[in-house]
Amino acid sequence: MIRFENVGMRYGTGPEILRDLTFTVEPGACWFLTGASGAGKSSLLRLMYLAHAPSRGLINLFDRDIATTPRDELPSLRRQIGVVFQDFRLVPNLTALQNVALPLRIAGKAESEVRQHAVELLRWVGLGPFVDHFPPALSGGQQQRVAIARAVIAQPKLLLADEPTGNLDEEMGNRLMRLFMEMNKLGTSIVIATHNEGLVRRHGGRVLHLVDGELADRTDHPSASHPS
Ligand SMILES: Nc1ncnc2c1ncn2[C@@H]1O[C@H](COP(=O)(O)OP(=O)(O)OP(=O)(O)O)[C@@H](O)[C@H]1O
Repeated sequence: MIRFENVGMRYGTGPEILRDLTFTVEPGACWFLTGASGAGKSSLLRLMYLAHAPSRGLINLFDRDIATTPRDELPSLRRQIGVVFQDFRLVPNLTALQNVALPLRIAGKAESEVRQHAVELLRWVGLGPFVDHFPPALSGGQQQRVAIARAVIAQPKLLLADEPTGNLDEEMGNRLMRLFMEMNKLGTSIVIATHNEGLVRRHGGRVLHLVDGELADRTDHPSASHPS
């Protein structure tokens, strides 16, 4: 699914903020990406969703070497990835419903199907009354749920989530983690960046731990005990 070999990354002409990253995320995997603030979690996700090129090393995504893939083929790879951004990145002049519907519209789904599916998903994340609200009129936690719904609606092959439960109360956080785990069972590979050690302990799985831009430790936690 994703293979990194000796990958480094820098912003502009600055120093490398990620160094010597070598790992493979297998299809169907569910990984947590942990590390202190500034360790490089968001930057590593940026490499994974092709928003930034590595300064060295090899990145292989969906069996394609990114360095040799023609630029005009990258958007189709990118469309197979759902991303929950730390800062949500909702389109401010589209309603919650229109934001969530975007990936299905881009995929060319029929309009009736798009609307029904988007409304169902927004209801499921507790935003039924807010479908026609614009993001600036939503709370941080509500915006985060819209962002999650948008990332999952097209059932991507790979879901990358940056602190996806950071603005949610525990009950809603658990509900959305259950959604991720259900998607994972249906075949979506997932990488979740988080500071939340409790979340990692509760859900188990593989941990990729970054310290100052380097891979420090990878642990297999005991099998998941999902919250009820
Ligand atoms: N756009 C940027 N330009 C220059 N340096 C950046 C940029 N974004 C991040 N950095 C630097 O890269 C390093 C890693 O940052 P990153 O945001 O990836 O860490 P993080 O682990 O996600 O942190 P947090 O948990 O606080 O979100 C930091 O030293 C940060 O200052």
